[in-house]
Amino acid sequence: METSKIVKALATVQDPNTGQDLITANMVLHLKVEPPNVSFTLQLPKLDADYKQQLNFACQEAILAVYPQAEVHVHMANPGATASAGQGGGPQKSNPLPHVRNIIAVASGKGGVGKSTVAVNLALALQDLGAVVGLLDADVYGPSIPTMLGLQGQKPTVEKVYGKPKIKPLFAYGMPVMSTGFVVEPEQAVVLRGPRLSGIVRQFLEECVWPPMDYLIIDLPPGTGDVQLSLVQTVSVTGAVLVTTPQEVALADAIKAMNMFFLPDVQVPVLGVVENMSWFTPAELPDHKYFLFGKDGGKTLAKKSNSMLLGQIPLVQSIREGGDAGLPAYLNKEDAITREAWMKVAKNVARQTALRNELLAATPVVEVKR
Ligand SMILES: Nc1ncnc2c1ncn2[C@@H]1O[C@H](COP(=O)(O)OP(=O)(O)OP(=O)(O)O)[C@@H](O)[C@H]1O
Repeated sequence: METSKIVKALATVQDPNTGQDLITANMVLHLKVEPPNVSFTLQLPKLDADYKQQLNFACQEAILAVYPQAEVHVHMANPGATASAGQGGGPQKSNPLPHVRNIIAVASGKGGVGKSTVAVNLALALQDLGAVVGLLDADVYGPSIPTMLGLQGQKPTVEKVYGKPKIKPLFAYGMPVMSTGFVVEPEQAVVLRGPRLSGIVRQFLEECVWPPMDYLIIDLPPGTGDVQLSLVQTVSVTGAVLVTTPQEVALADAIKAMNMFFLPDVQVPVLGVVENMSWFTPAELPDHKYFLFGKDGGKTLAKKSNSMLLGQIPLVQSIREGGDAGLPAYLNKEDAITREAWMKVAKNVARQTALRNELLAATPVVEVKR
């Protein structure tokens, strides 16, 4: 029996959670080959009976296909039980994304304030900082992320992993992306009721093959509703980023959205506030600032949420054009001022996330009360 052949066999076994093979994912430890015995430890991010059984069976099958006489002993271990912070925390019974270190919800009080624009550009700037980032567009009523990333009209594929259908995210600019817009037509979203739509978001969290990631950025629908509730009932949300424009009216709605995260049984920490459309800068006068919508909305919201102003994004034509053209503003190398503003937001989000993970335990998943 050759150890290399056994390693090769195990490299054909796919982790149903991440889509990676067990060797690439570094899940096989202490491999011992003493013919006819083959034993090893499988390092698992979760210990659901179903998941353990699937992998055990797949490992046995792969090794027996090469050495039919082998006696295969698989020991299952769960180092995640001692991991700290992020959305990992303690042993969570059924965390569907144990391999995602931080889940960040981008929220706003009302539509049109630029929440999706912030989600997309924040994700790309975090990626530029060296993080592995994914994007989930849960804005069921106005999924704009497919257009912003040039993915409109494309559909994710479904593939069976150990007999169970799994959805494979699409990729844009190196990032895995899922959007309700890939599966629901805008006219359909309006007639489908909230619980149905939040079911789709839950499915995207539980049944997608998300790769291991540092951040999953989730673009929420505006306001408070079923999707927000379903999110905090499905995964441990590391923190929320609030988006507002400087106006009083936007601020009043943003405070309502903020309060939802602070509900006693929700308790998602607010990482900070992005103030969007802070001032207007005409393309031909890049040093000019016209405060069309007033001032200080972001600062006030940061104070009220006991967090920080993560950054201010100007209202510039290139951001809207980039969004419409599928080339997000952060990727526009000619617009240095805007790029810098997005990078500042990303650095602050990374810093606040690290600080939050240092200081607080993982956010508990909200229990579903029946
Ligand atoms: N700073 C900005 N400068 C110029 N245009 C912007 C800016 N931020 C957002 N926009 C544009 O405003 C429109 C609305 O933005 P976006 O879709 O991000 O808002 P939203 O809050 O996610 O809205 P909804 O929840 O309704 O989808 C888009 O056309 C976008 O390109």
